[in-house]
Amino acid sequence: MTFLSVNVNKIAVLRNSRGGNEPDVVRAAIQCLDAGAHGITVHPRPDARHIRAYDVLALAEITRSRGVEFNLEGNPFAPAREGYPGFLALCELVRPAQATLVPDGDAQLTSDHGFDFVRDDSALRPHVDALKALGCRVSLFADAHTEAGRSGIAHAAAIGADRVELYTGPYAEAFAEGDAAVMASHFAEAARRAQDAGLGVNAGHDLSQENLGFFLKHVPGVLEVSIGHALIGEALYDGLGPTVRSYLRILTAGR
Ligand SMILES: CC(=O)[C@@H](O)[C@H](O)COP(=O)(O)O
Ligand SMILES: NCC(=O)COP(=O)(O)O
Repeated sequence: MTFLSVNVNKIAVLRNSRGGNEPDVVRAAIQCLDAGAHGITVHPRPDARHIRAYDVLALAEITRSRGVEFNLEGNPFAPAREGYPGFLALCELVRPAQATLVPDGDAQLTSDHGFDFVRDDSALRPHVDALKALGCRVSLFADAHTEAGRSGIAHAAAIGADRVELYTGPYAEAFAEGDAAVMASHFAEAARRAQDAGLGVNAGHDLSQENLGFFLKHVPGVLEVSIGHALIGEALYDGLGPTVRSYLRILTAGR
């Protein structure tokens, strides 16, 4: 079965809009785990727009005490600044089970592309080595919607990664336009190439209850999906526990 890691960034967006601690990121994570989620993902950004360093510490403790995966995402090249010690420093502090490297910047509204593994090889290697020395599984954010992304994906293995996370934004867009078949076949090809190179395959970005089943049906062997934006939005209507359980039903059906 594909594992579900719930991304709770958006709980922190709401909290930060007023200050204080409501809604409580840790309480939300606990509800997701109580409902059966396999892990928690956060993507602290250097501008601290949502998840802050103290959230990372608290979520690391909760996930460790529950024996579930903590997936920490971030840009390894972003320099430290006030309130953000840097991605590697955060990983040194909490040693997440999985570190997912994402090439994004402050100016981006959200993550919108993967690495170019051939071009970024020598820059990524020391970060991958350092994270593995900390005991983290390392996953690299990867494009599957472009020919260049698909043809370069196997190179993530040479860099030392354990997994790739397929950037599913373009798939979600194609699905919303009612035209997901060709895009899904691109993702299936990228997954196959990664798996043939010995990499595990994760997926994430803009996955939802609507588009997840089709994705899993067409892209075999996905080990984990990390889902935040849609799931937290859906939970406003249905509650966090029921929403997480709905996702788990989709993942079980796609087994
Ligand atoms: C890597 C990825 O796709 C997610 O982490 C996504 O970037 C969520 O981040 P935001 O919640 O900041 O949009
Ligand atoms: N890695 C993707 C993730 O954590 C969540 O992305 P989204 O569902 O918020 O788009």
